[in-house]
Amino acid sequence: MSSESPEVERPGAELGRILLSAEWLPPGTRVDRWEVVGRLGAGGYGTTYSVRRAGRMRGRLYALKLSRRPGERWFAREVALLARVRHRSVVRLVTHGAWRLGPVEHPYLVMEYVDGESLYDWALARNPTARQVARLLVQVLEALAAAHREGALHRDFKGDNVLVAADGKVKLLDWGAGWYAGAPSLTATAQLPPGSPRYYSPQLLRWRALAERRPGDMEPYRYAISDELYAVGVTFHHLLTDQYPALQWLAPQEPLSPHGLHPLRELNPRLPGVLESVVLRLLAFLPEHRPEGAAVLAGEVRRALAVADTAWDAPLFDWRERTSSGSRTTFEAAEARGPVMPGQEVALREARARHVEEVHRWREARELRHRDPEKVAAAEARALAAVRRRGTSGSSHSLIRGGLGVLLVGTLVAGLTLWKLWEGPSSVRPDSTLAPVKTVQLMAPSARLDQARAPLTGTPPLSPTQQEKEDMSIRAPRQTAVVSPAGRSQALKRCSLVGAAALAACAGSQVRPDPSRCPDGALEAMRELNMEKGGGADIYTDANLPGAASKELLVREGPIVSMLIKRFGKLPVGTRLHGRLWTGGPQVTGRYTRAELPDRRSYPVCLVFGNIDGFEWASPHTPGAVTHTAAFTVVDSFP
Ligand SMILES: Nc1ncnc2c1ncn2[C@@H]1O[C@H](COP(=O)(O)OP(=O)(O)OP(=O)(O)O)[C@@H](O)[C@H]1O
Repeated sequence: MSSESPEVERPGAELGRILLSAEWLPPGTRVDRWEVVGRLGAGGYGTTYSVRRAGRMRGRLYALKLSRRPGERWFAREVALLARVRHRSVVRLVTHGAWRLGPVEHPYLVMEYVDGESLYDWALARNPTARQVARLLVQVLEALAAAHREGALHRDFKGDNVLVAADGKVKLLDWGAGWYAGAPSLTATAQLPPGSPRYYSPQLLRWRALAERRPGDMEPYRYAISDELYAVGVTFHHLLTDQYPALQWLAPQEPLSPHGLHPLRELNPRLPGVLESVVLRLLAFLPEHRPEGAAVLAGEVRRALAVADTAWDAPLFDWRERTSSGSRTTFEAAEARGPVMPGQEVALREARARHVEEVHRWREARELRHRDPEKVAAAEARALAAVRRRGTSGSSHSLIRGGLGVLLVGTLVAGLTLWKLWEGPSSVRPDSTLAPVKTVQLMAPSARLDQARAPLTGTPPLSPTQQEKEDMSIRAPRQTAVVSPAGRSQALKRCSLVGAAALAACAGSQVRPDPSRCPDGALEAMRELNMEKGGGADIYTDANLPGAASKELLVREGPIVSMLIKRFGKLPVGTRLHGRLWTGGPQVTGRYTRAELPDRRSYPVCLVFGNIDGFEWASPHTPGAVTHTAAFTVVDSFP
């Protein structure tokens, strides 16, 4: 329990006095005219809560950051910068003040609440396309350009400090380490540069190494726009390749090469050349080789986006097959350890940092290069749960967790427990119309066309939407109804011909789902999109594995995302079809219930994979074998 957790009286509480800590305020606590809804998390110098204006149970959410200590200079710096840098991609400052908790005055600031996830979480929870990432890059660069125009620097740019909202808009947070002309110094010596070493430019790394060797001798580092742009390069290198770039300690050996890094396209061949060159320029070893400024580069990326072809709409990563978790790289062997010669400490530290860096890169290459659908689904579920928790029950989880720390103090245990009882179930709990819940609902295709036509504001989930689940749910097998005896015996014969794994698939898989009617909303949407019954077009069976019609692909039962490779009606090339496959019969049966255009608009549809009868196995002895390129057919009811 913190020493600055005085006893305060909870307004209106009749159960006596409870102890509060600025780091764990329970829901319902009033901080001036703000009422705590939940705890969002804690950082280096404060704790952030979701709050509402007191007395407005259904009011809008805000984020309130409460300083741990009074007179925190980083805190004042954040307020000053947020007041200076007003931009749509910079989190908006609403107000600031100081709140008295016992004898201590805690500074606080209130910002707009961003219903989103960090840039890295956003990327991990989906398999983004180059276009999506480039759009985020433009927004981030424009936010930084706005700061630079005001003579300000963020100085701690990284994916964790960028929130991506459900509508794809980004907000740059955490300006506490920032700088502006005339700002008072943050630390007594101002020696250590701010930010995280992984994002340090080569110049900053070098400065730090020298400063450690000659403490007190060095002028403070003059962090510049070029350092900020380097940090953007590190962040986007990671987003586009799933790996951080190597720390650049030494100038590149090739005199003409501006950096000593691997071409990004060796790490991810799906990356468009233009984006690769943008990131490599951001990561140039010498500051003068980096782009001139954030605004100029934002314009450049915008122009590239305007003429980008469909390669920019393919997911950036493969879906990974499960591999043995037992494999290890030799890089995971021992770290550099042992006695150190006097004077060699810094060198050893650098060697270790390099080594750790290398290990990280190998681990990431091995684990993340190919996305694992299970991990991605788990990350998405976590993200959704976190978003829900923020507004609703999570606050009480946080409270419980916080309470655990405070349990040591018996008074609080009793106080909180009694308070909970007193509070009753309907107290400050937020209403069910909270934005996070809305986000989830928005992802579901709507039944009416006017809704169906409206752009969806969230990146569509990788898992099927509720309606898709309902449309696709596998009901009790009805083989006799849909497979003729001849067909069934043929299927059984096939099953008996193949190996053990396939036999298991034959035994366990659903042949095909029940017939079901196409929802009115989908029929109407398809009319609007000029998609006539019986019509169809070519698709990549698996949007993540484009390939020729002659090449075989083994599909499994479950969700599938295919991609249009020819325009059809008003659906452009690159439209993604979300659906499900069944592989248990003599043919693969597939149903698509949602079409997602490259511009992220989404429509309910009723399409089948192949034709009405499904898609015959491409190879007679391989259940689930189809071709990389196939086709779909428009239906008005699923057969
Ligand atoms: N305006 C906001 N809207 C929604 N969530 C926010 C907002 N500001 C911060 N958060 C979230 O609150 C949590 C805590 O943020 P905070 O800035 O206090 O610490 P941090 O960013 O985790 O750490 P540090 O500040 O040391 O880098 C983070 O998960 C952050 O994403």
